[in-house]
Amino acid sequence: MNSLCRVGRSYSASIRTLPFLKRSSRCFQRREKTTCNSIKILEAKSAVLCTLCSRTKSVGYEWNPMRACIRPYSTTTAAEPESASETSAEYHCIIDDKETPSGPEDSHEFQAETKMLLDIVAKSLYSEKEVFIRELVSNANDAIEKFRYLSTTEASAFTDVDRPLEIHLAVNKDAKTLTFQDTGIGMTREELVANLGVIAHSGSKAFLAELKNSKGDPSGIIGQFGVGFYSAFMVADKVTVYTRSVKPDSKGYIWTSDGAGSYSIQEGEHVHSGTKVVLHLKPDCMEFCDEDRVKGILKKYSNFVGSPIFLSGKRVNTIQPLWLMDPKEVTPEMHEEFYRFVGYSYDRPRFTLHYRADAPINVRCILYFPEGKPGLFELSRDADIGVALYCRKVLIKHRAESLLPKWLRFVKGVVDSEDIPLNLSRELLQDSAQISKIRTVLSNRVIRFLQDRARKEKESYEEFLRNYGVFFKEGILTSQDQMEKEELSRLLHYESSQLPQGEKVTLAEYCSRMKPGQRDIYYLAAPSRQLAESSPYYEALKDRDVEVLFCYEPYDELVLVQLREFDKKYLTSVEKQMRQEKKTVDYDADSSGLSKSDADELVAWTKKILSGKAHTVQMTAFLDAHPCVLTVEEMASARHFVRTQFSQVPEEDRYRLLQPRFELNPRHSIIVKLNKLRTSDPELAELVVRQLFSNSMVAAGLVEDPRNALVHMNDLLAKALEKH
Ligand SMILES: Nc1ncnc2c1ncn2[C@@H]1O[C@H](COP(=O)(O)OP(=O)(O)OP(=O)(O)O)[C@@H](O)[C@H]1O
Repeated sequence: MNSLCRVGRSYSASIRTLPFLKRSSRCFQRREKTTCNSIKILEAKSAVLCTLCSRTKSVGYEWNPMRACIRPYSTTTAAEPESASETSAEYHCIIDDKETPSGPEDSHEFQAETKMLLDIVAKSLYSEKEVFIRELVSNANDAIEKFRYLSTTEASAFTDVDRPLEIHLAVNKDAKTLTFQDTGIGMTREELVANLGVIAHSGSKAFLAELKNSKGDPSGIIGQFGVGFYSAFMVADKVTVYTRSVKPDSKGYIWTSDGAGSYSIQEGEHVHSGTKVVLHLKPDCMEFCDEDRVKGILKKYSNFVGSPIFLSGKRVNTIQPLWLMDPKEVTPEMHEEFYRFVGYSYDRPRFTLHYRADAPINVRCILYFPEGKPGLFELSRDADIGVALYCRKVLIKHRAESLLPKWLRFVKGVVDSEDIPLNLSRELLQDSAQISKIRTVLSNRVIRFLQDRARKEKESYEEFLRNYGVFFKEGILTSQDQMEKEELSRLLHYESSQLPQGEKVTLAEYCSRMKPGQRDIYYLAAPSRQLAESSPYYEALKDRDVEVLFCYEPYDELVLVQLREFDKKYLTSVEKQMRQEKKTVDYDADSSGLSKSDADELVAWTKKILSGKAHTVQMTAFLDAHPCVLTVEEMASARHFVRTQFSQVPEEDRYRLLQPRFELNPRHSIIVKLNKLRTSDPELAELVVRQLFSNSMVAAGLVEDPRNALVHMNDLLAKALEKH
């Protein structure tokens, strides 16, 4: 039943009886009279079902309020795609060439601004000439929508109300023409003069304004604007418009212009109500009388236009604008097909966000989160956003870069907003307040949606995160807004020292089990779980039994540094904690360790040996199994610096920049022996301390190439083995 009851943009599954129809009506399908009792209406607007015919379920019917009758309903039905393809197979064309001029021909001059626009449009090299098809189709669709609206709201009767509401295109290679014909509202003589002779329209005005800014050179900006009807002159050296208004007693008119400065209007016989625009193509624009080329352009820009579009008698726009449908009525199969269509993808959507909002801005959208891995190209920040911007089903921009933040470039889909002007230019797109509202609304919604998926589809989300987590990290690194960063960080998961390997925790979960009084979230960056657990830094905190997050990905720690806080708790690396916390060494506690005076002497000697490398040398009470450890201020940034820029820094400057603090464990056997060696075999002692320092630099992740740490290893071994 649902498939039979959709008209224009109003669609609902609920059907109810129309209470105010107390007249009898005629059913077109069965040619029978039907009464109000047998008519049901959708949303009390214009769509009705004739219960006589609905039994056949073959065609939809809509209520014609002007005539109190039912007519076949021909707009693509939302839940019945097969009916659209059935129609597409049938030949159906309303274009004929029966119009003949009658009466005198009036010549008119275009308004000065229009002349200027026409001149630019006609002479300029326009890289995207094809958009004229989008412009003329959307004019035709607007005319149909106007008619549909007026026929349901205005009491006055119109002519030809029973004809199907359609857009037809026809190519004619012999005549070198491309024709557009619609069954919309049409134009009276006055409207022809006012609408086609004068620029009063947003897109064209914005174009001229931008032209002034670009100091008269249109080449950079033409192509970024839809200049509406006038775009026809990019490809045509003569345009003829046949039009007849649906207002009662309207005459037919023929409007002709070569776009050079004037146009003529003449009355015409056999002009159908609605508008027909015939483009006499320029010699270098013959591609636009090639049916396949025109079909390709229609598919690209106008596939979702609400009115049926026919090209040379065959239906073209059979894909439905799913984003305007009720989410409950879109099946996973429909989503899959649509995802492949809009995303140029071969995988399937892992998650689908079908979202509609009216405030703070009108948005209808479907966003798909891919199941497959991101391609190399998508990983690059230069890749475009994968979402297209539509306005009332007409494509405005394929990859609308300002529509979503850059870190969401892997998302595929469609966003439609009635609040966006159809002719918004690319530059204006970036600066537009509406677009930035949409961006804010959508990015907040996406984050909430993914947080939901993390809770409700745990396994699938984990897999998704493995592939796409890098984009969220990029979002945190690039966002200027702490709130947004924190919301985004909720999407990330980390292993934890208190969970078995493989199990993950979120920052929110970590916070929920923090000990009373704990104000920091501790983390440790390491290449693997094993290295994290055996790290000297982790050892320093282990005694305190606090949970530590382990992060293994190269950018994890930078992300956490950039995040700074989460839920009013500081994000602190265990290295930083170790560097900041004070713990006095108790030299008397362990008799096998160094005495205070030995420790002081060893520190002084080590300082001398490592002069120019270690900025500070001291004893530490934090270590147990490790002989020494090295810290620098802001370890994460230092590591990033080493990774990305160290190769350009001369050796002698590196330690000056890092200012390492080298800490020795006075209870460790190597350190105790080193102290003895210092007097018994100073040469070997020097090699040992240098190696310990190199090892600590590697363990701290501060050596760009660990092979550098092996340089003196063989000297050390040779010296150590001398006596054996
Ligand atoms: N097929 C048509 N049927 C009826 N009226 C039309 C048709 N095409 C154009 N018009 C009239 O001509 C006017 C000018 O069209 P044009 O495409 O230049 O601008 P627009 O569509 O109004 O505005 P925009 O700048 O947003 O494109 C339209 O507003 C409409 O009134």
